[in-house]
Amino acid sequence: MATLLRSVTKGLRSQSALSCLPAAAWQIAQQRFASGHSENTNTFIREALQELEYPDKLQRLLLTPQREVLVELIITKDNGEIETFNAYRVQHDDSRGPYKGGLRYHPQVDLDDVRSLASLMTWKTAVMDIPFGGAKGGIRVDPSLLSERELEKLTRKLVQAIKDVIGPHEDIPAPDMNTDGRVMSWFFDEYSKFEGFSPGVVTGKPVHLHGSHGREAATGRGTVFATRELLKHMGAGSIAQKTYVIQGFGNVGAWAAQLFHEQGGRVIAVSDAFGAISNDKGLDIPSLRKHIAAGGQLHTFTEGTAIPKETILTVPCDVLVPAAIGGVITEENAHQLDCKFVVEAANGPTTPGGDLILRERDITVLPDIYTNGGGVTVSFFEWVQNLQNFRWEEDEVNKRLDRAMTEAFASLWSVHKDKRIPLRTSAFVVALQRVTRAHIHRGFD
Ligand SMILES: NC(=O)C1=CN([C@@H]2O[C@H](COP(=O)(O)OP(=O)(O)OC[C@H]3O[C@@H](n4cnc5c(N)ncnc54)[C@H](OP(=O)(O)O)[C@@H]3O)[C@@H](O)[C@H]2O)C=CC1
Ligand SMILES: O=C(O)CCC(=O)C(=O)O
Repeated sequence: MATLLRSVTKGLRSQSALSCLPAAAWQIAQQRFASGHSENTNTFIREALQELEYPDKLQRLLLTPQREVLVELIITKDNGEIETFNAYRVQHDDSRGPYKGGLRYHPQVDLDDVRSLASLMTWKTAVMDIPFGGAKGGIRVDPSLLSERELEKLTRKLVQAIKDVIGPHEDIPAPDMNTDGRVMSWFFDEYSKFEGFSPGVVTGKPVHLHGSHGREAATGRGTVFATRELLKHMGAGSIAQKTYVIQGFGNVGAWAAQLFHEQGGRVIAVSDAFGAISNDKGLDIPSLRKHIAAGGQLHTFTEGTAIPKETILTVPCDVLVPAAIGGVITEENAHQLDCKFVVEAANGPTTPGGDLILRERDITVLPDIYTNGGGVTVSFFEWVQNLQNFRWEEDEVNKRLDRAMTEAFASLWSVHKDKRIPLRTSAFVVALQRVTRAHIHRGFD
């Protein structure tokens, strides 16, 4: 262990300005045909590990999840039939604090997907410097095929199945795709039946039920703060001077669109799972949100032109914001992107092959583990408020979020400048150093 420690410490101190791009590019090229989300995530991590020169045993420790839970959930549907669903909770690393990460309800959820997302959470909480580790959970289900009552039953069954490995000081879930404050309320209620009143077991709850002001908008708001910092540091102007294209118009995409719009940015195209809409003059985002809230479909909004949803990533713009599913920017389509910046509000939207092409094309990518870190940051604020039984004003939450996004950007920008490596690798370097330091200081025995 002494040898391991010595070489790790050496790696931590190593600040040489390595111009590793050719080697890194080669390694990524080697991985081009790697399949699976977790292998994609690990490819990015390995590139940063190469910078840090960590020994193999430590690399394995950092890459491997600490616990993977697979459960089968059985519910009786409204029609009396029984149906089973696979659910997962992967706890990747808790060296810096309790495991933390969202719950996704989606038909494509599988163990490998959740494993990848759990790992991203470890690096995200470290980049944001909040005292949590990383986890993720999900149920393989198309929630649009279930009634509200069935969804509630499914959520309660999930809590019953995983209650022994979660808790306010163990593992704290939160919303992700197709889960929201309503799902978090059921989760909190079911857990409290077993363990007593426990609002801190889950974040992203409604404000009236121990949630935090600002959490619902936090990931989108954080994305806008992140974009502001990127543009400022690149000497590329302000939010107001730019055009935006956003894939995904759910919690994250719609809030990001709203806030870009409020700050004078021109959101010229958006999409969801069913369609896309564009308007070169800029979409009226508040009207679009009203149209959807009233039951309208995104692509039937009359103040824009419906376009094929497959074309959303190639619409010419300054800033492209993927805010939906993972693995959408690939080596097949990265050549066709027509933007200057990709701001990754979604988790894992770019594959290593796609990323390499964007680098070659000089398109700057602001990585997911920083860009969408506003959500978990305000989840941390919610958890703190729950532990203190206290409520902060929204203004205070937003100011603290702004500070967290600004400080996190500064830390990854400084590594980017020192080492002359891409922002994604810089973010992983910052995160790996913080997680490794925690492991070393806690000890391995
Ligand atoms: N919620 C949060 O706080 C955080 C979320 N994220 C990440 O942000 C991303 C979006 O999450 P969130 O907004 O919460 O999820 P939501 O479920 O609220 O919204 C997802 C959006 O993506 C759209 N979508 C789904 N599939 C596709 C597709 N194949 N092509 C285009 N659009 C599609 C959905 O369309 P439709 O409505 O038609 O189904 C919806 O508009 C995810 O990657 C998530 O992991 C990251 C950090 C925190
Ligand atoms: O708010 C949280 O705890 C986690 C949100 C999440 O799942 C994510 O950041 O990907």
